[in-house]
Amino acid sequence: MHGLTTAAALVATAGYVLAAPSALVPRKTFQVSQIAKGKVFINGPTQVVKTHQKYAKLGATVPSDAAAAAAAVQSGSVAANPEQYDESYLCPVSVGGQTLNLDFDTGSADLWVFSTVTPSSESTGHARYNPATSGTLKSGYKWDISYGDGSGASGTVYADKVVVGGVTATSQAVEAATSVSAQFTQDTDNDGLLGLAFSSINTVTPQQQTTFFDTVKPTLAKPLFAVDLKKGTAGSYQFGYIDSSKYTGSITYTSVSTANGFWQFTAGGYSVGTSTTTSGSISGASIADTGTTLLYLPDAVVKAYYAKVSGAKYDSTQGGYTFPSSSTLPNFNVNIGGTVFTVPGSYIKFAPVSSTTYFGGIQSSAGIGFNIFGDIFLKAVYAIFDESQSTPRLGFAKQ
Ligand SMILES: O=C(c1ccc(-c2ccco2)nc1O)N(Cc1ccccn1)C1CC1
Repeated sequence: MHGLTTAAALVATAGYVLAAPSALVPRKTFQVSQIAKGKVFINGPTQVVKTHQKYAKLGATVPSDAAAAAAAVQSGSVAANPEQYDESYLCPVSVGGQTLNLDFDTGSADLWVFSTVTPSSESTGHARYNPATSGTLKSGYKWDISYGDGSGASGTVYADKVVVGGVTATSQAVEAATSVSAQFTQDTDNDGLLGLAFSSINTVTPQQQTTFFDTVKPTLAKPLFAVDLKKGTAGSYQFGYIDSSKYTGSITYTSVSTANGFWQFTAGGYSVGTSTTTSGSISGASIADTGTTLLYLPDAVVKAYYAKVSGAKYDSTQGGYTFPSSSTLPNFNVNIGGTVFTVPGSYIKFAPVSSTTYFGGIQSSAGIGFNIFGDIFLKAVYAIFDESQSTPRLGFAKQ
């Protein structure tokens, strides 16, 4: 974890003593340097390569290990393609050289895929990972996950190469499904999930495995990823860098609790409509979850929102708030970290459930245990999942 608890970080650098203008006597030195808590860490390999390049005129050659290590400083971007109604977003990932479209999920921590070990009755229409090509079985390892919507999957575990937007994990735990629930079988756009929550909730036994992000984090230019989801068109995820062209204004950061394994934060005041002076406040813990479609908020907030939509009602047969197809929905404004972010009403007019009725993008979090800032919110912002500080933090900016 980049959030080292000690202020000191052992920085191993290849020190060079300039014995004579044309000779460099390479020898490894180790130094322990105190880094003030909360400072961003330097990248050793990059410093070494810069030193060599500086002395190149003296005949210095970059030693292969430093060059290799420097080359390991990686970053990249991958498209996030929406399903119909932005139900979820799928990203192309190379798993053992095979391209699968995966649902990147900051609400879970397992990378699992449809595979040749998934019964064909459950995997027809899906791209399937074949571990025989380049996978190494982790003998005796199993996984089993169940999601909040009642879906789930389970299976066995391999180690294989996984590439996301050019960022490479040479040996990533790839969880091959031997069983998947009907919801996954039916969604043939989805070939599996890539979890981006904290590895503390990874379900693999007997040894928990790291997420793709945790696996590549030490090699990333910056230990962070950023999320740019969009309404009705392709967005993207960046690993290792923030793309300043994807947001306007400044990024507002807010602290994260990792206690439950989620990117959990505290939201503040909210308002409905065009007034950005917030009225009530959003009680309880909230999580940023790219794997959840909607925005789940406390009952009181949801009631206050739909009170402004004529004809809106809680429809128990649909399992949530619905309103007439002719409705124009008000904006939803929420204060996070001191900045008010606006979700346009058009984003909350989520999807038709009949010719006359729409299902709302804001629903109640009652019974879940926390509020979920899912895709309805995330497509209104540029979100930074940042582990560059002493503790993880979330950043939000307007897009
Ligand atoms: O679906 C999940 C979810 C993700 C991962 C895990 C899990 C179990 C074991 C490891 O991870 N369990 C979940 O339930 N939602 C969203 C959600 C939606 C509705 C109700 C409850 N939740 C988690 C992120 C909050």
